[in-house]
Amino acid sequence: MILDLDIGNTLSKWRLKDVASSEIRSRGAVWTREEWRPGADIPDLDVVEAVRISSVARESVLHDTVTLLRRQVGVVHVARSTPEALGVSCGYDEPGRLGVDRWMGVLAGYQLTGGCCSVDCGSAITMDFVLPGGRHLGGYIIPGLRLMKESLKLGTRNVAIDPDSEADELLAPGRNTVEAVNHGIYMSAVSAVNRIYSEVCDREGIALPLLLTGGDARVVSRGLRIPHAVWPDMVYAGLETCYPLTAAERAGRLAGAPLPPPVPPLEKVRAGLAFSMLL
Ligand SMILES: Nc1ncnc2c1ncn2[C@@H]1O[C@H](COP(=O)(O)OP(=O)(O)O)[C@@H](O)[C@H]1O
Ligand SMILES: CC(C)(COP(=O)(O)O)[C@@H](O)C(=O)NCCC(=O)O
Ligand SMILES: [K+]
Repeated sequence: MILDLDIGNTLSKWRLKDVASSEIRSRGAVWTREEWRPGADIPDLDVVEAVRISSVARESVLHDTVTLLRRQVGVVHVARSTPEALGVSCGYDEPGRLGVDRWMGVLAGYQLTGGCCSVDCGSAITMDFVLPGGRHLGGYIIPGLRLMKESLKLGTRNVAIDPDSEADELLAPGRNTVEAVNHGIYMSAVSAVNRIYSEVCDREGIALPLLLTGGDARVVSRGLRIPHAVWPDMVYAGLETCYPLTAAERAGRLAGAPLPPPVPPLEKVRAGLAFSMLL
């Protein structure tokens, strides 16, 4: 089995993948915002022959995790953001400082589409752009839905946005504090994704396929009118492209990859942008 780890600021996600069949056998998540207990709720390491890790936690957390894993598993790959990988050149002045979860998303997205906008709706909402030809432009970081809500300190932090809510309801004016806060931050996240996507496509003169991942991807997806695809395993897919271990991975087949989403005509993106500027 391969153990893939995606250690974020809120949740540490794991999945077990069968080396022979390339199937995902199990998966889970550990709440790691307040503290990280190495090994907590992580599956039996006896069956694991290789580990691949994407981590944006503190370096000491990663160090403890890797030390623990190396005692029991022969192969431990820790992904890093680099100036260049798999035909993509990193847009950051200091590539090592780009969150490695973002870099994994960019590499997976590029592999799938040959140029895209990748959005990760987690603790933060990050947006990254990579053009056909492999130039990563850099990106944007805004607080995620939960963080935005917590920052308001209106006593609404424990009332989560129902991930199954309909976008129409979430976009309507709220009629009490919880609704006003939830609908407000939802609107700001969806508008930001819309606007940033349109601005960058306009600037670069190309409409790009839009890909979403992260804990809030599904609910943000419902509010977006731009065609896009949700890819829950996008960060894991970056690990697969960097460290291919199964036959399917070596052949370039990424687990759970969606069909590349249709791309809107650039003129339509520009018209939407012009319209929002008129208001
Ligand atoms: N069951 C859940 N538990 C915790 N957070 C969830 C859950 N479902 C959706 N979320 C949302 O997903 C976010 C975490 O997404 P995730 O992509 O795992 O973040 P990160 O990579 O930053 O840890 C939370 O901030 C919350 O808004
Ligand atoms: C921006 C992030 C905090 C997002 O993390 P996440 O929401 O996935 O937990 C993470 O990618 C990170 O720590 N990045 C380093 C800073 C940067 O990318 O510029
Ligand atoms: K994120």
